[in-house]
Amino acid sequence: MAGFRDLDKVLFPIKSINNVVQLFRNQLESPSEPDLALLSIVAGVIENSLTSRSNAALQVCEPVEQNNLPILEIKTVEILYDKFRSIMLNAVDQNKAKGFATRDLVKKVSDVIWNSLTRSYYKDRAHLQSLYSFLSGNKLDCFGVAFAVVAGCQCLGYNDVHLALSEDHAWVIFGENGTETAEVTWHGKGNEDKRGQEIGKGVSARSWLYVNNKPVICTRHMEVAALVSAINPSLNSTHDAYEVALLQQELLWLLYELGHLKKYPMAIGNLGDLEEIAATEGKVPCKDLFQEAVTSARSYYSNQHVYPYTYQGGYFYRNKMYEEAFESWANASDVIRLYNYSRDDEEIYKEFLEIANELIPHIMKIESSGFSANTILKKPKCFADLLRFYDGICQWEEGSATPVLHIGWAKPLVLTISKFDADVRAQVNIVCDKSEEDKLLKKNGTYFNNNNYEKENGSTAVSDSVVSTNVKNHSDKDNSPFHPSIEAL
Ligand SMILES: CC1(C)CN=C(N2CCN(c3ncnc4sc(CC(F)F)cc34)CC2)S1
Repeated sequence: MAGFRDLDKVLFPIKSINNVVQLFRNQLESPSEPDLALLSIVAGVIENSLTSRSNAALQVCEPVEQNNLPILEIKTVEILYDKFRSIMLNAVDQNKAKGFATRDLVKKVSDVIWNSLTRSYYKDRAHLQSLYSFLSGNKLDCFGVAFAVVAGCQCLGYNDVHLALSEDHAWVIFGENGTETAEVTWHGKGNEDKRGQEIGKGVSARSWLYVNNKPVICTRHMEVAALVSAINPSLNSTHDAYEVALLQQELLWLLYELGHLKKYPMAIGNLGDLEEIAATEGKVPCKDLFQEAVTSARSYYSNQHVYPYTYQGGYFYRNKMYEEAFESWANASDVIRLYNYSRDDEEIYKEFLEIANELIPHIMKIESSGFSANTILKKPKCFADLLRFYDGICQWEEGSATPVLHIGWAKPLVLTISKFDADVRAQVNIVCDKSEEDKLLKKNGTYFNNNNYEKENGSTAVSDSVVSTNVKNHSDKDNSPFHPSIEAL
């Protein structure tokens, strides 16, 4: 049974980031599982006290003393914690013998949360992810509702209910073998919620939103990682509250070192982003963290996730490592090519649109300004990776009910391709072998997951890339999971 125990209470009143880290460490290392409600309330109170408009001005101009937080009294936490427990215990009758959760129970808990929410509010606002937001303002975002359902079930003693996470949606798994699934929150704008239903087997299953049935299935400890990942340090559109970002970074390192991020690529990516901004002395460098996220997605999720490659590509782009960025983006495109684009996939559509129509054209502008010594415009591998990137988006569209490309994509594409001279382009061979099979797989709808990555030992995919290069001294450390058949001309 989780809970707010004496060894946690002695840490109060909490005055520093170190106190909060110690509380999370106590909970994560305790013989009983960590208490999601307690930790979400603590993180939420601190985040909101440091990012609310009332002291926003203060946070921006105030010099930061190391580790100082507004004092958090135990009473504040106890009142909120007891309020959450009483909402759950009153709403769900307890006389039933505990056992595994049922669909009715999960739906009931989801209804209790759902029906407590304010009628209408801006759902995409920041700081709506924690139980503090739920208990003090009756507002939650999409993720926050799913998290609150899992925390509520934990409160009621149903330890089989866990959070399932795709790259843009959240739901729950439950039951004796953890094989039951249920929608518990909404997704996107203007879509009817599907709460209570099991996760799509039909056409939605082929959309990126459900990551080809390879979601992150959380343990209790990974649910703590999800609430920490969801901490939002933003004060306004241009500034972050320094202490909130530092707290999130230290908690992610705690979870990383305890091994709870191994199967959670996005959390590793979040830590990489924070480390790129402010590296922590003596820790794994951010470049390696982004690679670890990629390796995790390949090892545990059959390389069906896109974000690890866009985290990595974004890092390379910001650090002017354009050849590497092209490779990461081409790898992202190799993931999306086997999905069908559906109306629920707007978030990843916007990601690819920004890469294709903003980031790549920006790189081409810089590289063709004539001042770059070893310009990518002379590198066949860069041209090959660009073709792989665009080809993946084209294949994503094939067989989808909704079109992806439109005339707005064509101009930047032509501009980009035309920057490579004929002699460079001639060194790239298009080898269409395995990908034909991919296309057939996708066409007749047999469920694709031919990019089988051996677990742990990191052996690579079975399918070859569509585009090969004849780069003579092809380095073995090539990051692409596909070993292009290298053809010397
Ligand atoms: C390369 C990027 C554009 C940078 N940030 C990205 N994020 C992707 C989403 N983020 C996440 N980080 C940790 N866990 C989760 S679970 C989830 C789906 C939601 F509905 F629950 C999203 C998400 C964090 C930020 S992808």
